Amino acid sequence: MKNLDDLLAEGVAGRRVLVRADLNVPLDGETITDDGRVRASVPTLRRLTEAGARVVVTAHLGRPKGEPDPKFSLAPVAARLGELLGTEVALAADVVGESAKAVVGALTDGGVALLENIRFDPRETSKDAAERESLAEDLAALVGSGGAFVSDGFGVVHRKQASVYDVAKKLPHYAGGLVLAEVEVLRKLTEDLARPYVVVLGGAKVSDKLGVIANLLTKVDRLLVGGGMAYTFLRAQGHEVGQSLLQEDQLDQVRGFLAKAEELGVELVLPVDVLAAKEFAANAEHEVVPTDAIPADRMGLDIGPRSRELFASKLADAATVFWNGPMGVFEFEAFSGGTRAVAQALVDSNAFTVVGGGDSAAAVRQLGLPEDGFSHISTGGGASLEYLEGKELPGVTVLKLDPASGSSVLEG
Ligand SMILES: Nc1ncnc2c1ncn2[C@@H]1O[C@H](COP(=O)(O)OP(=O)(O)O)[C@@H](O)[C@H]1O
Ligand SMILES: O=C(OP(=O)(O)O)[C@H](O)COP(=O)(O)O
Repeated sequence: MKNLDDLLAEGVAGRRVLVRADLNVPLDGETITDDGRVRASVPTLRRLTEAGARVVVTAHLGRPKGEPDPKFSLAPVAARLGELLGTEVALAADVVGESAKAVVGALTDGGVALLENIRFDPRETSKDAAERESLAEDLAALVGSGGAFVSDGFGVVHRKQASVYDVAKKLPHYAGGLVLAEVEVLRKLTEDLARPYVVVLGGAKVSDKLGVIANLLTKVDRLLVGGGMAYTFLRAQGHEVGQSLLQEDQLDQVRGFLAKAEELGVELVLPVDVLAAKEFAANAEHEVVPTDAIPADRMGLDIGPRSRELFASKLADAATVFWNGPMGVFEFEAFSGGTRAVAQALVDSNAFTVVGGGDSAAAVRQLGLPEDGFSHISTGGGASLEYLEGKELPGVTVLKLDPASGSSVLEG
């Protein structure tokens, strides 16, 4: 697999280089509330611009429905990226259309352009390989002959999407510095692992991330489940969860996890109390209730005080910890205590600690915890989890393909 150093050694001055970055940052309106992913993308971009490349960045923001939607515009990101790079970043008004062609055509050596949210094009996330490939071809055409592709969006390498996976088959491809660095740290969690190994899961991408648990159970000593993820487990145990986040169609799967954990001797720890709120709002009226008494008209928006103590005690003797997903709706001060407690427990522990995920990393910073209190803060949540469960990451695997050998090796 070739990397950024190889590309720089070949020489990039005057060449157009397409970079897939993960710039999926949390926004409050048009204000970026945590720019961690933008900052993480800067070193690779700066190395390319300093070497005289004409850099075309492609990225997604949120999950728009395959059509332009101003709510998901990358405009705030273009502005922030420009500030960090100290140069103007021109934002194309479309993905691969006339505006993109014009903006890319106007690039001079060392310049940077950002294409509008790649998920505005329905081909990006299509299940149909031919559709994805047609977008990949359009992306490749933007950089033209002599162009190259640098994969640096670690947070999205678990997605088999056009700008992550298919485009690598259309251009000479290289792993960026961020992808390499992230994989290197996570490799430590799969080799030479110090035990007890504790994984903490939370967050809101429940259906996505439930899938990783079956494999994780064979690797961990203890699994702590909080956040929006917990309610499907609590329901599977027979508790009522009111209006809380619930993945009804995955209850059977979760019952299977409960049984498998017991069979494997993995300690599965769930919240024993939650903050039950009347509505999803910063100032929502709420109370602490045990998890076997969540009122029908309430939703659990954070783990409760007894759960915080329980989780902290289950982290205290860990030698290795991986944490993805906030324990509650930390964006609302009233529901940030559970996330703060888990983050603090990691800071206090002597374990090798890795936090992964856009929102989890943002939470650590927003709640004022010291970044150097963790061994590593990863830009990828789902990507890290899939790597840790032993799955291949399509956006990394495809980089191992020699462009000259054709695409058939990786079909399917
Ligand atoms: N109990 C809950 N109900 C609803 N949303 C929740 C709950 N707990 C956490 N969340 C939300 O989960 C989101 C983060 O989830 P996710 O994207 O899976 O994490 P990450 O980005 O770290 O991988 C946050 O915006 C947070 O508000
Ligand atoms: O935020 C992301 O993942 P994460 O929340 O698992 O860290 C990535 O940008 C991937 O986004 P996606 O889960 O909408 O494909």
